[in-house]
Amino acid sequence: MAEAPLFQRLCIIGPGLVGSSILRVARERGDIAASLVASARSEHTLERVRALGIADVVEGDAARAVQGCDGVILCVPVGAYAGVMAHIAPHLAPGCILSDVGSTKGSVLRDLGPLLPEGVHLVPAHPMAGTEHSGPDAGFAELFRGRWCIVTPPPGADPEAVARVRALWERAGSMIETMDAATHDKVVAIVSHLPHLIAFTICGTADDLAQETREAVLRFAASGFRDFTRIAASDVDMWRDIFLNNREAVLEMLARLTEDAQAFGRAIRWGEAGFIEDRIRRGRKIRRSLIELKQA
Ligand SMILES: NC(=O)c1ccc[n+]([C@@H]2O[C@H](COP(=O)([O-])OP(=O)(O)OC[C@H]3O[C@@H](n4cnc5c(N)ncnc54)[C@H](O)[C@@H]3O)[C@@H](O)[C@H]2O)c1
Ligand SMILES: O=C(O)C(=O)C[C@]1(C(=O)O)C=C[C@@H](O)C=C1
Repeated sequence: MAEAPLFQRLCIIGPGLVGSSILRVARERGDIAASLVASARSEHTLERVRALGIADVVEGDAARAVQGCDGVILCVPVGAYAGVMAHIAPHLAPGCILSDVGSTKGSVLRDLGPLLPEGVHLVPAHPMAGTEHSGPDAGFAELFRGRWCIVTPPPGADPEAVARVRALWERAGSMIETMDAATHDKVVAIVSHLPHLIAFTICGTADDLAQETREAVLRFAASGFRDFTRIAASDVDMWRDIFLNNREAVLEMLARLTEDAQAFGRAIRWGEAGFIEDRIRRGRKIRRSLIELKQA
């Protein structure tokens, strides 16, 4: 027998790639929410959500959308949180669980915490799943299957609210890890934010070179460079907001990477083959361990 829905009325604010994927999996399973509300700013997004048939209620005004909901998930770029929260806070029902999917977590406590009404439970989360595409048409119900979701409850968070958010992600197919916001921000700085910074940068560097030499350099990009370009094709607003809202951790990881890259350059200059081999071996080892982890 199917389990009872975790939420009676769940509102997704910002039904883009991630938000529409939550709506899809909730729609498909039926045990995440009895009723689904989607709220978006643009008429185009509202139209697409209606056409896709992934929400019971589609509402332009986020303040109206959250009324009567026992669950609300912010799925907008992290730089938009403070503005959206100021708009919806007075309309959140007592007992409601407010969660999100943002890629930075210290900023969520900073931007939502002070505006949180009495009796509303804040339980931030971050599904470690995505693609370079965005918007409601890019979502799919299987996005979270077999992927980690990091839950970052603030100190003193209501255990029942935390359990419901965890259950939502479990039902979406994810594996759950709980950590504090500061640890989360450091971890994702190295495994997600820095790789994107490198991808955006290498594309710019190659493009500059092509312009300087007036050569079609990129024509010769085989799979190595192409692998970088997939993530470099990601959304501008989302990534601007991530870098600006995880400034400290990204700068710390970038400083470490810069030191390590300089050491690599020095080894090349002085012909230190052993150092170079060691670096390559470490890369191969990490790749192998990730593949084994995936197969386990
Ligand atoms: N794309 C990924 O790989 C990924 C993975 C995990 C988490 N996230 C996080 O999830 C969130 C959403 O990302 P996405 O990839 O679904 O983005 P998306 O661009 O597909 O969707 C974002 C939605 O937010 C709306 N929006 C944008 N600015 C807004 C504003 N100022 N006010 C109100 N609504 C606004 C957009 O119209 C859209 O509906 C972000 O916080 C992102 O950091 C993204
Ligand atoms: O696969 C991709 O395209 C992603 O960039 C997904 C990715 C990641 O870096 O792993 C991007 C940002 C999110 O916060 C989580 C997941």
